Amino acid sequence: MLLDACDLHKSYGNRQAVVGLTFQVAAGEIFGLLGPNGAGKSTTIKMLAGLVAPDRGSVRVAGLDLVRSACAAKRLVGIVPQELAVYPGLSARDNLAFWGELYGLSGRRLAARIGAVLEVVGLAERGRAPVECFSGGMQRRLNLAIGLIHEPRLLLLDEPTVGVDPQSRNRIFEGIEQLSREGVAIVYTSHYLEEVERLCRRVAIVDGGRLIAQGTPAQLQAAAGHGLVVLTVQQPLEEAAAALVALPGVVGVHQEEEGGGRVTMAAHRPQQVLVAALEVLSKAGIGVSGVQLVESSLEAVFLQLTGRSLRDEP
Ligand SMILES: Nc1ncnc2c1ncn2[C@@H]1O[C@H](COP(=O)(O)OP(=O)(O)OP(=O)(O)O)[C@@H](O)[C@H]1O
Repeated sequence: MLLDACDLHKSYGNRQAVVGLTFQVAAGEIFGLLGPNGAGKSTTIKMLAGLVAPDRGSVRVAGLDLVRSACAAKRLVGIVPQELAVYPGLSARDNLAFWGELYGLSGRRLAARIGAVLEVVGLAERGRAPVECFSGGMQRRLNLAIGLIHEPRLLLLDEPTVGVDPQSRNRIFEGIEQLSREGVAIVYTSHYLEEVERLCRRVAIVDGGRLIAQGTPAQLQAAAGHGLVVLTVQQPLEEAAAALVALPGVVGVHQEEEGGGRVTMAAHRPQQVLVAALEVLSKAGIGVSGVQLVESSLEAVFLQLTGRSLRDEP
C-alpha cells in the first residue's frame, strides 16, 4: 500500500477532530473521504501531509514513517489545500517555478515539470498570464498544479472543487483520473456525493471524526438497501420500532430521537416497505407528518448511518 494511515487521533482542546481513523490507499487508487462540514476531513489531510502531528497513530508513505523519516516521506506527498496558495501578481509559470524551487527543482527538470503539470490541469495555453486575471476555477487548477510540481506519489486533495465552475471542475476531474492512471495514489475529500461516486474506487464515510463505513460505493449502497424510507413521526415508536425492523425488505432502521422525529429505514423495496410501515404506525396509533423516499446513493448510506443529511451543518 502506498499510504498506510493507522489509528489517527487528533483533538483541539476538548474537541475531538479525528478519532481512530485507519485506512490504506494503493498506488493508482482514488480514495474518497466523505463527510459533512466539521467531520475531520481537513485535519486528516493535514496529518497525512505531516502538517499537523497526530496525538496518536501513524502514517506511512511508501513504507516510510512520516515522523521518523519525515524528509523522505514528505517528499513523496503533494497537498492541495482548500485555501489557494498562489501569488496573484505572478504568472502561473512563475508560481510553479517558485514552488518547484522550494522542492529543489531547477533548470531543465523544473521547466519540464512546469510544462507537464500545466498540461494536467489544462492551463498550458495560459502559463504566462498573471494569475490575477484567472477565474476562480483556473486559480484552483493552478493550486492543483502546484501540489503536483515535485511529482508526488501520494496526492492529497482537500475539497478541490469548492466554488469552481463546471468547466474547471471537469478539467480537475480529468487531471485526477490521468494521475491515477499514472499510478499516483489519491485521497480526495468532499462533501459532494456525485464527485466521490464518480471518481473514487473506495470511500470512507466519516462523521464526528470517526469512520462510520468504508468500502466501494457499490458495497456501501448495497448495505443501505436499494433506497430509504424517511418518515417523520409524532410520537415515540416504542414497540412499533421492533415491528418496523421486522418488516420484509428492511435492512436497518435509524431513529433520530427517542421522542419522535425522523425515522430512516433502509429497504430493498422502499415503496412496499413504505406502505407496510404506514400500516404498522397506524395500528400503533402513531401519527406521521412527513414521508420521503430516497433512492439508493451514498447520500442514502450517510442518511441511514447517521440520520442526518450530508449537507447538514454539524
Ligand atoms: N486549528 C483548529 N483549532 C481548533 N479546532 C479546530 C481546528 N481545526 C479544526 N478544528 C475543529 O475540528 C473539527 C474537524 O474540523 P475539520 O476542518 O478537520 O473538518 P472538515 O471535515 O474538513 O470540515 P470542512 O468541510 O468544514 O472543512 C471541527 O469541529 C473544527 O471546528
